Amino acid sequence: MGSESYSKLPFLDFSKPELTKPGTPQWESLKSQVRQALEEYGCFEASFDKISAEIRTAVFESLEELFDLPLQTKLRNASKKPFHGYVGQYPQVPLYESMGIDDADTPEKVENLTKTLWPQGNPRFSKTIQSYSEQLSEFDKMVRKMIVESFGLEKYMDEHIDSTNYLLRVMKYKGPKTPDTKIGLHSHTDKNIVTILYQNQVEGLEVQTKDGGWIKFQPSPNSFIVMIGDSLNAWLNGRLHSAFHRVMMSGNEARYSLGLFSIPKAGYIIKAPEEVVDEEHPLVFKPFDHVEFLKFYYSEAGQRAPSALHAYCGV
Ligand SMILES: O=C(O)CCC(=O)C(=O)O
Ligand SMILES: [Fe+2]
Repeated sequence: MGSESYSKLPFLDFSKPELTKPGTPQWESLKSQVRQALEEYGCFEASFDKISAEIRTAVFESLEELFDLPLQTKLRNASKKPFHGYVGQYPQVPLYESMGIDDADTPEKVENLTKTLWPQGNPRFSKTIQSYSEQLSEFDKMVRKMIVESFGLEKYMDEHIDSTNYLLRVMKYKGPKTPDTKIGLHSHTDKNIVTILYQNQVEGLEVQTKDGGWIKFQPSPNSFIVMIGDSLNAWLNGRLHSAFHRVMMSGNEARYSLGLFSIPKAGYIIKAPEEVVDEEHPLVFKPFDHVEFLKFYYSEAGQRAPSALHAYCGV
């Protein structure tokens, strides 16, 4: 297949007021569109209007302020977990920098990080990041409720939602300032449950289709990308699709993006419920602990494998 495709990702409208009530015809219709999009593309573009324009604008001002801090200050946000602290200055991805904020929906946690970066305080930063994360986590739960319902797994709903934490990772990709396109972030699948991406007006995100083409995402201020990760796909016995995606940069302008990642808690064993395993759908993945899976993913063997998940726990 060619390396480029001009098709678009499925677009789903979550800004209808009826959607606050599960069970309405609108809910049911959107639920089946979510299922279809995730089976075919592993992601979709969503319009979601519960985050005010003020917060959305403030988020990008906060990101600029954060990445403009001296490197020594950014490095103070260290984490033992890969990609949970400050990441940057990697020769393989020289345009890329990111900062992880664990439990970004919890005020005290965000406040702690803020104090690490700005000892004198920065209430606007804390408030913006925490409100954004909390409001978007409601959207994550809504989408996951639809997915769980669509597989008839309602009895696992509370366990499923309670088994995850939220990591907000904020990213900056410098413009390469060259005539040709440069890599921003290498192609990968996400390893978590659900990722919700949001970004400024600078293009760069590309999603691979099942036939190998790349869809270039054209951002708009009201649009979020909802994408599933390998752990959710494993829990659903491989019944959805987790998409490879990458960031390709061109031009002079910096791209700022945010990903809200729902991540399985340490020690929680991801095991496909019996309802999604049958003769037509034999078990694809053995039960696993997400933290152990990540250790494998970041090992040499994990980095080499075309699918780290299959290599780690494929049946
Ligand atoms: O910057 C983006 O839009 C994508 C980031 C991404 O794929 C990731 O952090 O896993
Ligand atoms: Fe990703």
